[in-house]
Amino acid sequence: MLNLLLQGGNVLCADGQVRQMDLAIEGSIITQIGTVSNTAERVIDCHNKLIIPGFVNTHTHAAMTLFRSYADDMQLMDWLKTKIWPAEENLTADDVYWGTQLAIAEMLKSGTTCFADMYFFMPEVAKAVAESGIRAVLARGMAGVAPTANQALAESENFYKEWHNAANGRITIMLGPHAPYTCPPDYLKKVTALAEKLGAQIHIHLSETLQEVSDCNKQYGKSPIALMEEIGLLDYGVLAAHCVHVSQEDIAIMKGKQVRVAHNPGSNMKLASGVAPVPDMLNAGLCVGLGTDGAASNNNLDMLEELRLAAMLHKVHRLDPVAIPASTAVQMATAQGANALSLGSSIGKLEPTYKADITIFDMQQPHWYPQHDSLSLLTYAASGRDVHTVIVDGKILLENRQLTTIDEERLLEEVNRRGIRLVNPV
Ligand SMILES: CSC[C@H]1O[C@@H](n2cnc3c(O)ncnc32)[C@H](O)[C@@H]1O
Ligand SMILES: [Zn+2]
Repeated sequence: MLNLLLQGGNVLCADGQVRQMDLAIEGSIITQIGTVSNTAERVIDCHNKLIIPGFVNTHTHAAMTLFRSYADDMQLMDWLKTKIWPAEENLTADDVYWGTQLAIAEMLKSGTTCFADMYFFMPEVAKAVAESGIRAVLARGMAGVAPTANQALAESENFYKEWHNAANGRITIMLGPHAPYTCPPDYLKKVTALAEKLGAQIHIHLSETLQEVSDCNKQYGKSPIALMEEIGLLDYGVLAAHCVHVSQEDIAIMKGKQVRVAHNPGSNMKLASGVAPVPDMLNAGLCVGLGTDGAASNNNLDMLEELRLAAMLHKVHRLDPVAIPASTAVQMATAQGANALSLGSSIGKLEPTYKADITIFDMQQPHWYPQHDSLSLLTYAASGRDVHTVIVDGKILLENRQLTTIDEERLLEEVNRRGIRLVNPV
Protein backbone atom coordinates (compact mmCIF):
# COMPACT_ATOMS: atom_id res chain seq x y z
CA MET A 1 0.00 0.00 0.00
CA LEU A 2 1.18 3.54 -0.79
CA ASN A 3 1.96 5.91 2.06
CA LEU A 4 0.47 8.97 0.42
CA LEU A 5 -1.60 9.70 -2.67
CA LEU A 6 -2.10 13.22 -4.03
CA GLN A 7 -5.25 12.82 -6.10
CA GLY A 8 -6.39 14.86 -9.09
CA GLY A 9 -4.08 17.86 -8.73
CA ASN A 10 -2.65 20.13 -11.43
CA VAL A 11 0.89 18.77 -11.47
CA LEU A 12 3.88 20.72 -12.82
CA CYS A 13 5.63 17.94 -14.75
CA ALA A 14 9.36 17.74 -15.48
CA ASP A 15 8.76 18.91 -19.10
CA GLY A 16 7.33 22.21 -17.76
CA GLN A 17 3.72 21.34 -18.64
CA VAL A 18 0.93 21.30 -16.04
CA ARG A 19 -1.34 18.24 -16.25
CA GLN A 20 -4.19 16.98 -14.07
CA MET A 21 -3.03 13.70 -12.57
CA ASP A 22 -2.31 11.72 -9.40
CA LEU A 23 1.03 11.50 -7.64
CA ALA A 24 2.02 8.57 -5.40
CA ILE A 25 4.60 8.60 -2.60
CA GLU A 26 6.20 5.63 -0.84
CA GLY A 27 8.52 6.47 2.05
CA SER A 28 10.53 9.51 0.96
CA ILE A 29 10.18 8.89 -2.80
CA ILE A 30 7.75 9.76 -5.60
CA THR A 31 6.86 6.38 -7.12
CA GLN A 32 4.18 7.14 -9.73
CA ILE A 33 2.60 10.06 -11.54
CA GLY A 34 -0.38 9.68 -13.87
CA THR A 35 -3.50 7.74 -13.06
CA VAL A 36 -2.80 5.83 -9.86
CA SER A 37 -5.22 3.06 -8.87
CA ASN A 38 -3.40 1.70 -5.78
CA THR A 39 -4.88 2.33 -2.35
CA ALA A 40 -2.95 4.55 0.08
CA GLU A 41 -2.75 5.01 3.85
CA ARG A 42 -3.47 8.69 3.28
CA VAL A 43 -5.20 10.36 0.32
CA ILE A 44 -5.16 14.15 -0.18
CA ASP A 45 -7.79 15.54 -2.54
CA CYS A 46 -5.84 17.95 -4.78
CA HIS A 47 -8.61 19.11 -7.11
CA ASN A 48 -8.14 22.82 -7.76
CA LYS A 49 -4.66 22.67 -6.28
CA LEU A 50 -1.36 23.31 -8.07
CA ILE A 51 1.36 20.79 -7.20
CA ILE A 52 4.95 21.87 -7.85
CA PRO A 53 8.42 20.77 -6.71
CA GLY A 54 9.17 22.59 -3.45
CA PHE A 55 11.04 25.88 -3.84
CA VAL A 56 14.82 25.75 -3.37
CA ASN A 57 16.22 28.86 -1.65
CA THR A 58 19.83 28.83 -2.87
CA HIS A 59 21.22 31.53 -0.57
CA THR A 60 20.25 32.70 2.89
CA HIS A 61 21.52 33.34 6.40
CA ALA A 62 18.56 31.78 8.18
CA ALA A 63 19.07 33.08 11.72
CA MET A 64 19.26 36.66 10.43
CA THR A 65 15.48 36.59 10.86
CA LEU A 66 16.42 37.88 14.34
CA PHE A 67 17.64 41.12 12.70
CA ARG A 68 14.60 41.63 10.47
CA SER A 69 13.52 45.30 10.58
CA TYR A 70 16.54 46.25 12.69
CA ALA A 71 18.55 48.08 9.98
CA ASP A 72 17.01 49.08 6.67
CA ASP A 73 17.64 51.46 3.77
CA MET A 74 21.44 51.24 3.80
CA GLN A 75 24.13 50.08 1.36
CA LEU A 76 25.81 46.72 1.94
CA MET A 77 29.14 47.68 3.55
CA ASP A 78 27.65 50.40 5.73
CA TRP A 79 24.85 48.01 6.78
CA LEU A 80 27.30 45.19 7.59
CA LYS A 81 29.96 47.29 9.32
CA THR A 82 27.83 49.65 11.40
CA LYS A 83 24.76 47.53 12.21
CA ILE A 84 24.86 43.82 11.38
CA TRP A 85 28.38 42.70 12.30
CA PRO A 86 28.26 44.46 15.72
CA ALA A 87 24.86 42.88 16.46
CA GLU A 88 26.09 39.43 15.34
CA GLU A 89 28.82 39.69 18.02
CA ASN A 90 26.02 39.21 20.58
CA LEU A 91 24.65 35.99 19.04
CA THR A 92 24.62 32.82 21.12
CA ALA A 93 24.20 29.27 19.87
CA ASP A 94 20.63 29.25 21.23
CA ASP A 95 19.81 32.47 19.37
CA VAL A 96 20.93 30.87 16.12
CA TYR A 97 18.84 27.77 16.84
CA TRP A 98 15.68 29.83 17.41
CA GLY A 99 16.39 32.29 14.59
CA THR A 100 16.82 29.35 12.23
CA GLN A 101 13.58 27.74 13.43
CA LEU A 102 11.84 31.04 12.67
CA ALA A 103 13.33 31.03 9.17
CA ILE A 104 12.29 27.41 8.63
CA ALA A 105 8.73 28.14 9.79
CA GLU A 106 8.53 31.08 7.39
CA MET A 107 10.06 29.13 4.51
CA LEU A 108 7.80 26.10 4.95
CA LYS A 109 4.71 28.31 5.17
CA SER A 110 5.65 29.92 1.84
CA GLY A 111 6.51 26.68 0.03
CA THR A 112 10.29 26.29 0.39
CA THR A 113 11.45 22.72 0.98
CA CYS A 114 15.23 23.19 0.77
CA PHE A 115 17.60 26.06 1.57
CA ALA A 116 21.32 26.83 1.40
CA ASP A 117 22.58 28.56 4.53
CA MET A 118 25.83 30.25 5.50
CA TYR A 119 26.15 31.38 9.11
CA PHE A 120 27.66 30.79 12.57
CA PHE A 121 26.93 28.11 15.25
CA MET A 122 26.09 25.71 12.44
CA PRO A 123 25.53 22.60 14.59
CA GLU A 124 22.52 24.50 16.01
CA VAL A 125 21.31 25.17 12.47
CA ALA A 126 21.71 21.48 11.61
CA LYS A 127 19.74 20.57 14.76
CA ALA A 128 16.89 22.90 13.72
CA VAL A 129 16.90 21.39 10.22
CA ALA A 130 16.95 17.82 11.54
CA GLU A 131 14.07 18.47 13.97
CA SER A 132 11.86 20.41 11.57
CA GLY A 133 12.13 17.94 8.67
CA ILE A 134 13.19 20.50 6.02
CA ARG A 135 16.16 19.87 3.66
CA ALA A 136 19.26 22.10 3.73
CA VAL A 137 22.78 22.63 2.43
CA LEU A 138 24.73 24.19 5.29
CA ALA A 139 28.04 26.06 5.42
CA ARG A 140 29.88 27.46 8.43
CA GLY A 141 30.62 31.05 7.38
CA MET A 142 34.34 31.81 7.52
CA ALA A 143 36.29 35.05 7.52
CA GLY A 144 40.06 34.99 7.16
CA VAL A 145 40.78 37.45 9.94
CA ALA A 146 42.36 36.93 13.36
CA PRO A 147 41.57 35.60 15.91
CA THR A 148 38.95 33.21 14.52
CA ALA A 149 40.25 32.38 11.01
CA ASN A 150 41.88 29.02 11.80
CA GLN A 151 39.19 28.10 14.29
CA ALA A 152 36.58 28.61 11.53
CA LEU A 153 38.47 26.18 9.28
CA ALA A 154 38.66 23.57 12.06
CA GLU A 155 34.96 24.00 12.88
CA SER A 156 34.07 23.65 9.19
CA GLU A 157 35.98 20.38 8.97
CA ASN A 158 34.33 18.98 12.10
CA PHE A 159 30.92 20.18 10.95
CA TYR A 160 31.39 18.46 7.59
CA LYS A 161 32.48 15.20 9.20
CA GLU A 162 29.60 15.18 11.67
CA TRP A 163 26.71 16.36 9.49
CA HIS A 164 27.36 15.68 5.78
CA ASN A 165 24.53 13.42 4.54
CA ALA A 166 22.87 13.36 7.99
CA ALA A 167 19.10 13.25 8.73
CA ASN A 168 18.32 10.64 6.05
CA GLY A 169 20.42 12.66 3.58
CA ARG A 170 18.39 15.86 4.13
CA ILE A 171 21.49 17.72 5.31
CA THR A 172 24.55 18.24 3.14
CA ILE A 173 27.52 20.45 3.99
CA MET A 174 29.63 22.91 1.99
CA LEU A 175 32.51 25.17 3.02
CA GLY A 176 31.51 28.83 3.42
CA PRO A 177 34.29 31.41 2.95
CA HIS A 178 32.32 34.64 3.26
CA ALA A 179 33.70 36.80 0.42
CA PRO A 180 36.97 37.95 -1.22
CA TYR A 181 36.94 41.14 0.88
CA THR A 182 36.87 39.21 4.17
CA CYS A 183 38.99 36.22 3.04
CA PRO A 184 42.43 37.11 1.61
CA PRO A 185 44.00 34.84 -1.05
CA ASP A 186 46.22 32.92 1.41
CA TYR A 187 43.17 32.05 3.48
CA LEU A 188 41.15 31.04 0.41
CA LYS A 189 44.03 28.70 -0.51
CA LYS A 190 43.58 27.01 2.88
CA VAL A 191 39.86 26.71 2.13
CA THR A 192 40.56 25.07 -1.24
CA ALA A 193 43.00 22.66 0.43
CA LEU A 194 40.25 21.71 2.89
CA ALA A 195 37.73 21.31 0.04
CA GLU A 196 40.20 18.98 -1.69
CA LYS A 197 40.77 16.97 1.50
CA LEU A 198 37.06 16.56 2.31
CA GLY A 199 35.62 16.46 -1.24
CA ALA A 200 33.46 19.41 -0.17
CA GLN A 201 31.94 22.14 -2.38
CA ILE A 202 32.09 25.87 -1.66
CA HIS A 203 29.41 28.53 -1.03
CA ILE A 204 30.71 32.13 -1.26
CA HIS A 205 29.51 35.71 -1.90
CA LEU A 206 31.06 37.05 -5.14
CA SER A 207 30.91 40.37 -7.00
CA GLU A 208 27.97 41.73 -5.04
CA THR A 209 28.77 45.46 -5.26
CA LEU A 210 30.70 47.82 -7.52
CA GLN A 211 32.85 48.72 -4.51
CA GLU A 212 33.87 45.06 -4.05
CA VAL A 213 34.86 44.74 -7.70
CA SER A 214 36.78 48.01 -7.85
CA ASP A 215 38.61 47.31 -4.55
CA CYS A 216 39.54 43.84 -5.84
CA ASN A 217 40.80 45.29 -9.11
CA LYS A 218 42.87 47.87 -7.22
CA GLN A 219 44.32 45.36 -4.75
CA TYR A 220 44.85 42.31 -6.99
CA GLY A 221 44.59 43.64 -10.55
CA LYS A 222 41.66 41.41 -11.39
CA SER A 223 37.95 40.91 -10.80
CA PRO A 224 36.74 38.76 -7.89
CA ILE A 225 35.81 35.96 -10.33
CA ALA A 226 39.24 36.06 -12.05
CA LEU A 227 40.93 36.15 -8.63
CA MET A 228 38.98 33.08 -7.48
CA GLU A 229 40.02 31.29 -10.69
CA GLU A 230 43.68 32.17 -10.09
CA ILE A 231 43.51 30.92 -6.49
CA GLY A 232 41.99 27.63 -7.70
CA LEU A 233 38.79 28.02 -5.67
CA LEU A 234 36.57 27.55 -8.72
CA ASP A 235 37.85 23.99 -9.20
CA TYR A 236 35.88 22.59 -6.26
CA GLY A 237 32.25 23.12 -7.26
CA VAL A 238 31.20 26.64 -6.37
CA LEU A 239 27.82 28.13 -5.46
CA ALA A 240 28.35 31.88 -5.92
CA ALA A 241 25.86 34.24 -4.30
CA HIS A 242 24.93 37.50 -6.07
CA CYS A 243 27.36 37.86 -9.05
CA VAL A 244 25.79 41.26 -9.72
CA HIS A 245 28.81 42.99 -11.24
CA VAL A 246 30.26 40.34 -13.53
CA SER A 247 31.68 41.04 -16.99
CA GLN A 248 31.36 38.89 -20.12
CA GLU A 249 34.92 37.65 -19.36
CA ASP A 250 33.82 36.70 -15.84
CA ILE A 251 30.80 34.84 -17.24
CA ALA A 252 33.10 32.91 -19.61
CA ILE A 253 35.29 31.89 -16.62
CA MET A 254 32.19 30.88 -14.64
CA LYS A 255 30.93 28.77 -17.54
CA GLY A 256 34.32 27.07 -17.91
CA LYS A 257 34.40 26.24 -14.19
CA GLN A 258 30.66 25.39 -13.98
CA VAL A 259 30.09 27.96 -11.23
CA ARG A 260 26.43 27.92 -10.14
CA VAL A 261 24.83 31.25 -9.27
CA ALA A 262 22.40 32.15 -6.47
CA HIS A 263 20.52 35.20 -7.79
CA ASN A 264 19.00 37.34 -4.99
CA PRO A 265 16.92 40.04 -6.69
CA GLY A 266 15.13 41.25 -3.54
CA SER A 267 18.31 41.73 -1.51
CA ASN A 268 20.17 43.28 -4.46
CA MET A 269 17.35 45.79 -4.92
CA LYS A 270 17.01 46.64 -1.23
CA LEU A 271 20.75 47.11 -0.64
CA ALA A 272 20.96 49.05 -3.93
CA SER A 273 23.68 46.63 -5.09
CA GLY A 274 22.55 46.54 -8.71
CA VAL A 275 21.00 44.19 -11.26
CA ALA A 276 22.79 40.92 -12.02
CA PRO A 277 23.10 40.12 -15.75
CA VAL A 278 20.95 37.02 -15.37
CA PRO A 279 19.72 36.86 -18.99
CA ASP A 280 23.37 36.88 -20.14
CA MET A 281 24.27 34.16 -17.62
CA LEU A 282 21.36 32.01 -18.79
CA ASN A 283 22.28 32.60 -22.46
CA ALA A 284 25.82 31.48 -21.64
CA GLY A 285 24.40 28.24 -20.21
CA LEU A 286 25.10 28.95 -16.53
CA CYS A 287 22.99 27.36 -13.83
CA VAL A 288 21.16 30.17 -11.98
CA GLY A 289 18.95 29.50 -8.95
CA LEU A 290 17.10 32.01 -6.76
CA GLY A 291 17.73 33.03 -3.17
CA THR A 292 16.28 35.40 -0.63
CA ASP A 293 19.56 36.23 1.16
CA GLY A 294 18.98 36.90 4.88
CA ALA A 295 15.71 38.27 6.23
CA ALA A 296 17.53 41.44 7.33
CA SER A 297 18.17 42.49 3.72
CA ASN A 298 15.00 41.26 2.02
CA ASN A 299 13.00 41.41 4.46
CA ASN A 300 11.22 38.07 4.11
CA LEU A 301 12.08 34.53 3.03
CA ASP A 302 9.23 34.11 0.55
CA MET A 303 10.62 32.47 -2.59
CA LEU A 304 7.46 33.21 -4.56
CA GLU A 305 8.24 36.89 -4.13
CA GLU A 306 11.82 36.26 -5.36
CA LEU A 307 10.47 34.31 -8.34
CA ARG A 308 8.20 37.21 -9.24
CA LEU A 309 10.97 39.79 -8.76
CA ALA A 310 13.28 37.75 -11.03
CA ALA A 311 10.59 37.63 -13.70
CA MET A 312 9.87 41.38 -13.43
CA LEU A 313 13.26 43.00 -12.68
CA HIS A 314 15.04 41.86 -15.82
CA LYS A 315 12.10 42.86 -18.02
CA VAL A 316 12.18 46.46 -16.84
CA HIS A 317 15.97 46.59 -16.72
CA ARG A 318 16.35 45.36 -20.33
CA LEU A 319 13.09 46.86 -21.60
CA ASP A 320 12.37 43.33 -22.80
CA PRO A 321 9.16 41.52 -21.73
CA VAL A 322 10.67 38.10 -22.49
CA ALA A 323 13.97 38.70 -20.62
CA ILE A 324 12.93 36.11 -17.97
CA PRO A 325 9.60 34.44 -18.88
CA ALA A 326 7.40 32.96 -16.13
CA SER A 327 8.37 29.37 -17.00
CA THR A 328 12.09 30.25 -16.68
CA ALA A 329 11.57 31.94 -13.32
CA VAL A 330 9.69 28.87 -12.01
CA GLN A 331 12.53 26.62 -13.21
CA MET A 332 15.06 28.86 -11.45
CA ALA A 333 13.10 28.59 -8.21
CA THR A 334 12.83 24.78 -8.44
CA ALA A 335 14.88 22.51 -10.77
CA GLN A 336 17.70 25.01 -11.42
CA GLY A 337 17.89 25.76 -7.70
CA ALA A 338 18.30 22.05 -7.05
CA ASN A 339 21.08 21.91 -9.67
CA ALA A 340 22.73 24.94 -8.07
CA LEU A 341 22.98 22.98 -4.82
CA SER A 342 24.18 19.81 -6.61
CA LEU A 343 20.93 18.08 -5.65
CA GLY A 344 19.42 18.04 -9.14
CA SER A 345 19.32 14.26 -9.45
CA SER A 346 17.16 13.85 -6.34
CA ILE A 347 15.03 17.01 -5.91
CA GLY A 348 13.56 19.84 -8.01
CA LYS A 349 11.35 17.68 -10.27
CA LEU A 350 8.14 15.73 -9.81
CA GLU A 351 9.17 12.41 -11.34
CA PRO A 352 9.34 8.81 -10.14
CA THR A 353 12.60 8.13 -8.19
CA TYR A 354 12.82 11.80 -7.08
CA LYS A 355 12.47 12.72 -3.41
CA ALA A 356 8.95 13.74 -2.44
CA ASP A 357 9.72 17.44 -1.78
CA ILE A 358 6.44 19.02 -2.84
CA THR A 359 4.52 22.28 -2.45
CA ILE A 360 0.76 22.41 -2.98
CA PHE A 361 -1.01 25.71 -3.71
CA ASP A 362 -4.68 26.38 -3.08
CA MET A 363 -6.11 27.73 -6.37
CA GLN A 364 -9.59 28.31 -4.92
CA GLN A 365 -9.05 32.06 -4.46
CA PRO A 366 -10.23 35.03 -6.54
CA HIS A 367 -6.70 35.89 -7.74
CA TRP A 368 -6.29 32.40 -9.27
CA TYR A 369 -9.23 32.92 -11.70
CA PRO A 370 -9.77 32.50 -14.61
CA GLN A 371 -7.27 29.68 -15.02
CA HIS A 372 -5.75 30.28 -18.46
CA ASP A 373 -2.17 29.37 -17.49
CA SER A 374 -1.08 27.92 -14.14
CA LEU A 375 2.57 29.07 -14.38
CA SER A 376 1.47 32.61 -15.21
CA LEU A 377 -0.88 32.54 -12.21
CA LEU A 378 1.90 31.21 -9.98
CA THR A 379 4.45 33.79 -11.14
CA TYR A 380 2.40 36.95 -11.49
CA ALA A 381 -0.73 36.51 -9.34
CA ALA A 382 -0.07 34.07 -6.51
CA SER A 383 1.09 34.79 -2.97
CA GLY A 384 3.19 32.70 -0.59
CA ARG A 385 0.10 32.70 1.63
CA ASP A 386 -1.63 30.46 -0.92
CA VAL A 387 0.63 27.55 0.10
CA HIS A 388 -1.67 24.89 1.54
CA THR A 389 0.47 21.78 2.05
CA VAL A 390 4.22 21.12 2.05
CA ILE A 391 5.89 17.71 1.94
CA VAL A 392 9.62 17.10 2.46
CA ASP A 393 11.23 13.67 2.11
CA GLY A 394 7.71 12.18 1.97
CA LYS A 395 6.65 13.74 5.29
CA ILE A 396 3.90 16.38 5.59
CA LEU A 397 5.44 19.43 7.32
CA LEU A 398 2.64 21.90 6.54
CA GLU A 399 -0.95 20.70 6.46
CA ASN A 400 -3.81 23.04 5.65
CA ARG A 401 -1.41 25.96 6.40
CA GLN A 402 -0.47 24.57 9.84
CA LEU A 403 3.09 23.55 10.71
CA THR A 404 3.26 19.95 11.92
CA THR A 405 6.77 19.87 13.42
CA ILE A 406 7.15 23.39 14.85
CA ASP A 407 5.30 24.94 17.80
CA GLU A 408 4.63 28.34 16.20
CA GLU A 409 3.28 30.07 19.33
CA ARG A 410 6.33 29.17 21.43
CA LEU A 411 8.62 30.09 18.53
CA LEU A 412 7.25 33.61 18.10
CA GLU A 413 7.54 34.32 21.80
CA GLU A 414 11.19 33.11 21.88
CA VAL A 415 12.37 35.05 18.83
CA ASN A 416 10.79 38.32 19.84
CA ARG A 417 12.58 38.24 23.20
CA ARG A 418 15.89 37.22 21.64
CA GLY A 419 15.68 39.73 18.77
CA ILE A 420 15.15 42.62 21.18
CA ARG A 421 18.05 41.49 23.44
CA LEU A 422 20.45 41.19 20.51
CA VAL A 423 20.16 44.79 19.45
CA ASN A 424 19.93 46.17 23.02
CA PRO A 425 22.55 44.16 24.95
CA VAL A 426 22.80 44.95 28.67
C1 LIG B 1 30.21 34.58 7.77
S1 LIG B 1 28.54 34.12 7.95
C2 LIG B 1 27.69 35.11 6.77
C3 LIG B 1 27.89 36.58 6.95
O1 LIG B 1 27.33 37.20 5.81
C4 LIG B 1 26.72 38.38 6.23
N1 LIG B 1 25.80 38.83 5.17
C5 LIG B 1 24.47 38.88 5.20
N2 LIG B 1 23.99 39.33 4.02
C6 LIG B 1 25.08 39.57 3.27
C7 LIG B 1 25.27 40.06 1.95
O2 LIG B 1 24.25 40.42 1.18
N3 LIG B 1 26.51 40.17 1.48
C8 LIG B 1 27.57 39.85 2.24
N4 LIG B 1 27.47 39.40 3.50
C9 LIG B 1 26.23 39.26 3.99
C10 LIG B 1 26.08 37.99 7.50
O3 LIG B 1 25.70 39.12 8.25
C11 LIG B 1 27.18 37.18 8.16
O4 LIG B 1 28.06 38.00 8.86
ZN1 LIG C 1 24.38 36.52 1.72
